[in-house]
Amino acid sequence: MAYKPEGLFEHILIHYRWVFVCLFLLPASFFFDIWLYVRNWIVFKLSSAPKQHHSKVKHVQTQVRNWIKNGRKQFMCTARPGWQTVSFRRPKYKKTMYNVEVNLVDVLDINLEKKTVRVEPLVTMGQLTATLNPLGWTIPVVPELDDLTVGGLVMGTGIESSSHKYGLFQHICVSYELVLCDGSVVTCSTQENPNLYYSVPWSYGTLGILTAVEIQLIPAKKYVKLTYKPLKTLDQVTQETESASKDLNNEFVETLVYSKDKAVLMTGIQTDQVDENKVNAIGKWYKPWFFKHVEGMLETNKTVVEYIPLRDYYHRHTRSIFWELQDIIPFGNNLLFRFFLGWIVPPKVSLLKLTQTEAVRKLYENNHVIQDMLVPIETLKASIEKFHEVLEIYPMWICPFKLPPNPGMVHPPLKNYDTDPVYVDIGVYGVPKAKNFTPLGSTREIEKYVSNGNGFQMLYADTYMSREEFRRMFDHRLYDSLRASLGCESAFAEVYDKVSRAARE
Ligand SMILES: Cc1cc2nc3c(=O)[nH]c(=O)nc-3n(C[C@H](O)[C@H](O)[C@H](O)COP(=O)(O)OP(=O)(O)OC[C@H]3O[C@@H](n4cnc5c(N)ncnc54)[C@H](O)[C@@H]3O)c2cc1C
Ligand SMILES: NC(=O)C1=CN([C@@H]2O[C@H](COP(=O)(O)OP(=O)(O)OC[C@H]3O[C@@H](n4cnc5c(N)ncnc54)[C@H](OP(=O)(O)O)[C@@H]3O)[C@@H](O)[C@H]2O)C=CC1
Ligand SMILES: CC(C)=CCC[C@@H](C)[C@H]1CC[C@H]2C3=C(CC[C@]12C)[C@@]1(C)CC[C@H](O)C[C@@H]1CC3
Repeated sequence: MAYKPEGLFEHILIHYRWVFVCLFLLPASFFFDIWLYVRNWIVFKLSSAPKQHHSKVKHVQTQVRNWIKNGRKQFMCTARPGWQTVSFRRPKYKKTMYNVEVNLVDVLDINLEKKTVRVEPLVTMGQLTATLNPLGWTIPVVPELDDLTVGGLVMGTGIESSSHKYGLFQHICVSYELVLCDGSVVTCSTQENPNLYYSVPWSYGTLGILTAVEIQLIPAKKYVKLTYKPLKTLDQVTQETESASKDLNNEFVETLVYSKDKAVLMTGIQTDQVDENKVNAIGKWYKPWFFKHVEGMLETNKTVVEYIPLRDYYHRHTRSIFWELQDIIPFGNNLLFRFFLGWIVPPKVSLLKLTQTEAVRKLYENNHVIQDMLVPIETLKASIEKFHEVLEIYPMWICPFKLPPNPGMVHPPLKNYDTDPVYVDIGVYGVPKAKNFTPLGSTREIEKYVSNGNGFQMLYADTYMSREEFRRMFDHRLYDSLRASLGCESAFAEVYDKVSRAARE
């Protein structure tokens, strides 16, 4: 069901959004990045970040204590404006809740003995890889959009092509520091306050305000040796993806599906030894968008190996915002555009959100799907078929991950397994081609399918589930008891009330 613009102005806003994006948003994004860069450079040069952490946490505590003094009238949330976040919609609750400023943006400490890095919650993935990689270190799971923050990835979730080996973003976090709703500061880990530690992921800021996270470090090499393998049947797609994800010699596994029976499987390892003829710096401004480059592998019909600089690999989907930019700047992958303007791309997701008009919002509401569903890998074939039948959106992002049976909101059905179960994230971002697509009906159908198959929905996107369905999908037992014992019930909304479609503009 195609969305019909109402009148000429709406038509222009939708079909010529690229004019506004190219003339205003791209330069604005560029200057915004420069401002961030200069600010961080100064902070780094003054080495002031670690010293100021304590007083910044005190500021958070003072705000929580003021909220207590004033009679705990509203629920609390962070003061980060909705437009700045990578989550799909803007939250309505920011206008009505008590906003706690969490101005914590710095990398605090790299501990090479413990092999951990301690960071504040607003540190972004781009900032973290820029800090760590030149020092020869990295974190095991680097969700690929530059602007994703550590806080958002901990409180929501994060996934990457290394997740089949290391798990979700929460599984590489060693400890969290939080300000609770009584104004106290606590640290939690598997050893210290374990119930809190296991309940923080997927809690969307409803147990406390996160002020620092300690994350595992692993050595970084300069390149990723990436092997592209074209796959030509659905059976091949599912079998090869499953066996690649169970082979832990692969550090990276990702499949891009281009139609029901055409896909490219990518497996990678980090390396310092390269064949110079096969180096491809895919992050350079004039290079083709990554998903288009990968699609080209289908034509070669043979296995291809490339050496990609590590940061270029990590942020491979940043320049084209996966494949979302093709709907905003249709000629963005054209050679001339890349050559002259590629260096200024992409527009920042936050600025796209800030300047999104009602017409564009409606367009995305009615004729565009952005969803990630996490399902057991054994159901991959049936799931691709279901997604094809109900949505038919390509490319489809397939990213396997291991899901240990830990306590908390998201875990596999049993308590014990010989090896951690493998799940797979199916990401669909784009315009559905399925004949009977309706925004509400089709999303509901997929949600039910995923829930019945012991799967999970990522919550940065729209969820249309009812509260009961939501509670059936996500295990609330530990979360509920912790909220009761910490006094959160009158301090923070429930997760459902922050993520459901009704809570977002
Ligand atoms: C030893 C060391 C300690 C450091 N300590 C701190 C610290 O305490 N606090 C701190 O904030 N930074 C710290 N930094 C990070 C420093 O700010 C970055 O290395 C620098 O800003 C990025 O330069 P680049 O040319 O490598 O990144 P580029 O390659 O130019 O960046 C590529 C992308 O990453 C993103 N990006 C890069 N850097 C940042 C950033 N700083 N903020 C937001 N996005 C970014 C950009 O969006 C850009 O798209 C430290 C770095 C080192 C080496
Ligand atoms: N590859 C991947 O894994 C990708 C993941 N995503 C998703 O994007 C989201 C992250 O986006 P981002 O812009 O970084 O985060 P957001 O600002 O969207 O934050 C997500 C949630 O985390 C809470 N939160 C963030 N910081 C704190 C804090 N310091 N204390 C308490 N609560 C906090 C927010 O609470 P509040 O509402 O109170 O502000 C919000 O509910 C995640 O949901 C993630 O799953 C998106 C794209 C790719
Ligand atoms: C890899 C995983 C797990 C998720 C990737 C999701 C992203 C592709 C989306 C997350 C937020 C989305 C937004 C948009 C595109 C797709 C995402 C980046 C827009 C930029 C699309 C244009 C709209 O006007 C604004 C959207 C903001 C969020």
